[in-house]
Amino acid sequence: MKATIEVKNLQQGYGQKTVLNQINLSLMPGKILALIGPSGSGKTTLVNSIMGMLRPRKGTVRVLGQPVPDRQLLSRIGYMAQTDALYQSLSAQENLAFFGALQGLRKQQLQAQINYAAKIVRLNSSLNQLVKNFSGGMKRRLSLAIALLAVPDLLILDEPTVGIDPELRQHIWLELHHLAAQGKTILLTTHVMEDAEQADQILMIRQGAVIAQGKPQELVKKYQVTSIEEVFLTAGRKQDANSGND
Ligand SMILES: Nc1ncnc2c1ncn2[C@@H]1O[C@H](COP(=O)(O)OP(=O)(O)OP(=O)(O)O)[C@@H](O)[C@H]1O
Repeated sequence: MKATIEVKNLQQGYGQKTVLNQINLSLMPGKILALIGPSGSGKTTLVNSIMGMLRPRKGTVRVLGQPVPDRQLLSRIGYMAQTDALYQSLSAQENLAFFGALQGLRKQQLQAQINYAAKIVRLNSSLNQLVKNFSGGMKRRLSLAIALLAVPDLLILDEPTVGIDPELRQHIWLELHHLAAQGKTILLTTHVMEDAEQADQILMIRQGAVIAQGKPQELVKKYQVTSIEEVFLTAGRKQDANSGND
């Protein structure tokens, strides 16, 4: 079986600045990867490289078997950005219909898919409200619903659980596991350690480099700690010691 995402020796940056170095990652179909790291560590840059929005400076990125950038791949990827790109003066229903049409959903499927996605994020009773009257968390949920609309082969979610209460988060995780069981591949970025613990695989980046990578239980065992948060802290201290930082 071919990996859905295959990143080899990726280096990425902006202008003179190198943001990511020597990133290697392989994610198989039906698996969920959590990408964690402090603010500014390069998570969004890695996501944008996988989406093909940034051309690799060095190394290669392949998604669904194709080297990126590749515009045609975009129709097979459901993407939820960190900042909500929603039409404020339209209702949730109208936003979903607009983005669903953009994703190529046909009229007959569109309403069924809108109902499916709205139900997952529990917005089905708010579909007719204008987005400008939504709370921050409701906007996040609507963005997630848009990413889920076309049930793509690959879902890329940049901080999907920000502003989402614990009960709904559990509900969303159930659906993500359900989608993975159907063979969909999911990559998400998060600052929430409980989210990372739910993933099949974790990639920890700090200062643009991978500091730890593997299954949550294996990482906890390897670092002889009791939580993913402690793995992160221990791996970060090791990185500092190796680079001569305090
Ligand atoms: N378009 C850009 N031009 C120049 N520098 C950028 C650009 N985008 C990001 N950076 C820089 O690259 C580094 C990594 O940013 P990135 O957004 O990938 O981090 P992140 O881990 O996603 O952070 P956060 O958790 O805060 O979203 C930061 O130092 C940031 O300032």
